[in-house]
Amino acid sequence: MRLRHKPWAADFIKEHQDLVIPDPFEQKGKWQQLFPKEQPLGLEIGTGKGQFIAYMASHNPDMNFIGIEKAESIIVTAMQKVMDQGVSNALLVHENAEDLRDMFGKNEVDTIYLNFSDPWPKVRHEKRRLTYHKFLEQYQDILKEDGKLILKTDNRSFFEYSLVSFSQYGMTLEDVTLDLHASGDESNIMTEYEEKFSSKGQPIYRCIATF
Ligand SMILES: C[S@@+](CC[C@H](N)C(=O)[O-])C[C@H]1O[C@@H](n2cnc3c(N)ncnc32)[C@H](O)[C@@H]1O
Repeated sequence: MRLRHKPWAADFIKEHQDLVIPDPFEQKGKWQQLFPKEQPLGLEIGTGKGQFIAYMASHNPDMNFIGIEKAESIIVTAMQKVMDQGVSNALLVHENAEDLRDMFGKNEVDTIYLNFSDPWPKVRHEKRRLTYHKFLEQYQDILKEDGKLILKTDNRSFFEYSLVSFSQYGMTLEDVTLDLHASGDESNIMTEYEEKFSSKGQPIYRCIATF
C-alpha cells in the first residue's frame, strides 16, 4: 500500500484515544472491558484503511472487533471509516503485530481475520508471512478452543503456502474456496484490496481454519 506522509496523523491518533487504544499491552486479558457489551471478539491483523472492520462492526452488532494496523498514515483512514459508521463495537490498535501474546490473553479472541496480508514472496522473508508457523503458535494461544482463523487473499502462491502451513501445523481446513465471489456467500464483507483485485477480474481465495 502506498504510504503518503500525513503530518496531522500522530495528533489525530492522540486525540481519539477512545478509538485507537494508546496502551494495548496493558489491555491483555481485559479487552472486553473497553466495549459497551461483552460479546465474541474478532481481531483483524493488518486492517489497512478499515473498510472491513467498519462494515463488519456495523453488520454484526453482536460482536466486538479490534483492528491492528502498523502504518500511521493508513490507520487514520480506518479511524475515519469507523467513526463514519458510528459504531461502538470496533477499536483500533496502532502497533506492529509481532507477538500477539503480549497483547491478548489465552483464549481471549474468537476469530482472527487475515485480509490480503502482505505475501512476502521471497523465500528469505518467509518468517514475515502472517501464516508462518511462529504466527500460528500465537494465534492458537489467543484463540478460543473453537476459534477460527479466516484468510482471504488474491495471491495464489501465498494462499498455497498458507494452506500447507496450516496443514503442517495440524490445523483443520473447514472451508476452502478458490473463487469467493462466485461461491454465493452473501455475508462476505469486502476489504479495499478485495474490491481492487476483484474489479480486475482476479479470483479471491478464502480459507477458514481451526486449531
Ligand atoms: C496489503 S494491505 C491489506 C489491507 C486490508 N486488510 C485490505 O484487505 O484492504 C496490508 C496491511 O497490513 C499492514 N500490516 C502488515 N503487517 C503488519 C503487522 N505485522 N502489524 C500490523 N499491520 C501490518 C500494512 O501496513 C497494510 O496496511
